[in-house]
Amino acid sequence: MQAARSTLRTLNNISVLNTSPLISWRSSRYAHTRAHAPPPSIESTSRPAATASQKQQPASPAVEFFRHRSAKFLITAVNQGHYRHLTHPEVAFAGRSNVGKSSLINSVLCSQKLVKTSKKPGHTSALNFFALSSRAGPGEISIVDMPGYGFRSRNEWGDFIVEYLSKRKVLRRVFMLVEAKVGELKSTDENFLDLLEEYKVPAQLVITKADKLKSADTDQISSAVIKQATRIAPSVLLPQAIYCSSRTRMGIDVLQAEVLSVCGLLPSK
Ligand SMILES: Nc1nc2c(ncn2[C@@H]2O[C@H](COP(=O)(O)OP(=O)(O)OP(=O)(O)O)[C@@H](O)[C@H]2O)c(=O)[nH]1
Ligand SMILES: [Mg+2]
Repeated sequence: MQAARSTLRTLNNISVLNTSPLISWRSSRYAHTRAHAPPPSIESTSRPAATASQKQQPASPAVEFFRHRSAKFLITAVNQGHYRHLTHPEVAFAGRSNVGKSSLINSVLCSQKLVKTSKKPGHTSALNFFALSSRAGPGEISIVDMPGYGFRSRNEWGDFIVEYLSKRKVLRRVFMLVEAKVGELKSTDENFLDLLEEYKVPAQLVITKADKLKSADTDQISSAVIKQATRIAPSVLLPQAIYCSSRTRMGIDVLQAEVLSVCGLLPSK
């Protein structure tokens, strides 16, 4: 725990880019992840379908699921006591400040303004919990917007983030966001991956703001980032990244399906 805290405290201070060599994915390592974590879903498509054709196709079961649920803000938390009573399956969104976490959660929840976003990095400063629920029956999940690390992060955030990652039994997966244009992990990302690996928190990379990228570049960036991340968190990281844009909704349906799948709620086709 002490080591993890000091790892987290260094998140702000390192700016060297990583140039890690390729390490291949070994799915068998998932056997060592948290007992509460379900087997990984590795069927998600990392590449989104073309926007025009998406418009013509009927909505997927996951998209329909989110459309017919209501999303609401639950709590802002800075320690376990604040969220201990929330026991539904949970996913969290993490990443550097300004990478687009809050915007992405709005997109997933089909809500324009539920989660506050900002052009200024460091806007989200605590763990914010949101719920997706249905009046018609079961199917509630929690979604957590984590404070960004990197620019303008504060040291004291470390303890409660480590507490959250190390002890949160209902946490099914952390979606770790990396900005498409950046195209590689920063040292702050690597330090965060260290924590995920240390506490065996299942994780998946999400490449955000993909609207800023030429589609020809996406495969290259995805595999480079996955290789880099897998070297650091080989036992917890899924082998596929998801490309998303909150602006165009590219890949949001894929992400919604992943969220439902990992929470055990994917409607049968
Ligand atoms: N082009 C583009 N811009 C985006 C996208 N998603 C978010 N942004 C912009 O990026 C900025 C930061 O978005 P946020 O969602 O607040 O980012 P965050 O990661 O929650 O930031 P912190 O809470 O400060 O850590 C805002 O100006 C958004 O409008 C996207 O998909 N495409
Ligand atoms: Mg935010």
